[in-house]
Amino acid sequence: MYEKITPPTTGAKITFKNGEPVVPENPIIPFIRGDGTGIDIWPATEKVLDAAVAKAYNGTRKISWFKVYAGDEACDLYGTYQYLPQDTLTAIKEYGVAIKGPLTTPVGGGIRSLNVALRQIFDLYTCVRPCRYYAGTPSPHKTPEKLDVIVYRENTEDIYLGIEWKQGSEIGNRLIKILNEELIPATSEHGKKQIPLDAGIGIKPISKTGSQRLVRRAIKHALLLPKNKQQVTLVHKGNIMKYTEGAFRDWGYELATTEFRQETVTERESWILGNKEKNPNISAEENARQIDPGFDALTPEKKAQIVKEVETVLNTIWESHGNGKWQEKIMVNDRIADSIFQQIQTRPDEYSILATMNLNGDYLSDAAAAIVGGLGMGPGANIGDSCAIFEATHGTAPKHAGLDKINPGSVILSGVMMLEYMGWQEAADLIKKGLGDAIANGQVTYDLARLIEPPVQPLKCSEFADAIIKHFG
Ligand SMILES: NC(=O)C1=CN([C@@H]2O[C@H](COP(=O)(O)OP(=O)(O)OC[C@H]3O[C@@H](n4cnc5c(N)ncnc54)[C@H](OP(=O)(O)O)[C@@H]3O)[C@@H](O)[C@H]2O)C=CC1
Ligand SMILES: O=C(O)CCC(=O)C(=O)O
Ligand SMILES: [Mg+2]
Repeated sequence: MYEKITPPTTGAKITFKNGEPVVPENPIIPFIRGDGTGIDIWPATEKVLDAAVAKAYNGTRKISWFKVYAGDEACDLYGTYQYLPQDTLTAIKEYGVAIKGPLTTPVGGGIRSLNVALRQIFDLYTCVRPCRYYAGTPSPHKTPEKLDVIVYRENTEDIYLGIEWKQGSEIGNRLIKILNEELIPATSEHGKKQIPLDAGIGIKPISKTGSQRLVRRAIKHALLLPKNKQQVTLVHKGNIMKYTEGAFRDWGYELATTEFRQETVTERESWILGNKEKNPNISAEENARQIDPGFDALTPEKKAQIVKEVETVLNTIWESHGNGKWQEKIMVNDRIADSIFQQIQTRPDEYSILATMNLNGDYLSDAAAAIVGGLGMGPGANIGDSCAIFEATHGTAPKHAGLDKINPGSVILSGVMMLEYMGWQEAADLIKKGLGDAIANGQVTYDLARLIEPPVQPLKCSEFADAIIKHFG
């Protein structure tokens, strides 16, 4: 079955039932060490995960690690350009849950991202990136503890499905000609727009199916959160790109108000219901005026549309959501992408789950990680319906590779997410405690040490792992 790797002789497979993992006491879990700083981070991570599982379950549970190869290590073993060998894909498919270090992607030419390839091959359509603060972590932000968000990033479409044609290429030129001469003038909505003849061309597809399955997972996650965090914010740039970014928002609302009608309320619905609660005799038109500040300047058609929206909300959900019942529901709202970047800094405590398309979520997850201490503290998970691969938000940080210096926190916390996904909460909690206490005691790697006042002596990557284990208690 495998060309160059051998699965552990002990252990059993994780299987999936209705999209959820069924985990034996001794699961076999494939891991990819990763390029660059993966060489430092992975041993530290494995040590912490093993120690936590051993302590939490007194030896009754144990992970059997299965080393599989990708990136530079794979080329060393399998030959030139064998960045993602079939063995690795077979193992991940077979065992269902895997964890990985970062893998290099060259900019410009060369291979396309192995990280993205893995997400697409296994249809890991949800990228979950929680950003929460651990007490004592130095941060460039004044109140980092107020940020506790989970970026739910669509993981297979948008720029990950992006198809590009190089500037000056034959097909690129043909495409520009067809667009300029046929497709753009075919309707009035694009006006006199013309694509410059020396442009590269990229297409970013956003589908209804892809958007809704992501938002579905985000809402299901919100249902599990404490009441005050039951909120899903749809992040988009729909003011500019109506049929991709704007459609993501619309499909998100559509899903929330159909599949999860009893569990959700949209922000606009909450305003309409709230206005009626404050003033039971309010007319539909006055209600519309209050939810839309520019109402009086709108065209009659647009005004009628908003009045209709008010009437529909009151006719359909007053019974189930009115008289304050909406306050018990998951709030679904939306924010324009540039605005959410300032909102998570100025009003971080007003947000919980941020559901995004691919590119917006890429930026947002790095930015949110920076607020709570940097990329060394940014874990993540790529989740599909029959497979999950856990990995940090950051990349290979090549300048720090092999120095036993980098912060392994993000991959360790990705391991925590994996344990939680497996239902091994006790082991996950031990690591969170150990990591939190190590940081609170100023036992940190260089990235956090340089932000602490007065400065502390940084720990090595491996020493930080040991400190976490010591603080299990
Ligand atoms: N999922 C994946 O495998 C990903 C892979 N990549 C790939 O990684 C490569 C390098 O990308 P690059 O743009 O340099 O981004 P990186 O995320 O690798 O690193 C950028 C900077 O972030 C900080 N950083 C990253 N990881 C850590 C950590 N564990 N602890 C502390 N600080 C950290 C370092 O800052 P400082 O030096 O200031 O301390 C580092 O120089 C590229 O090939 C890229 O494509 C990128 C993202 C994700
Ligand atoms: O695969 C890559 O090189 C980049 C991926 C990335 O930036 C991410 O997953 O956040
Ligand atoms: Mg990224």
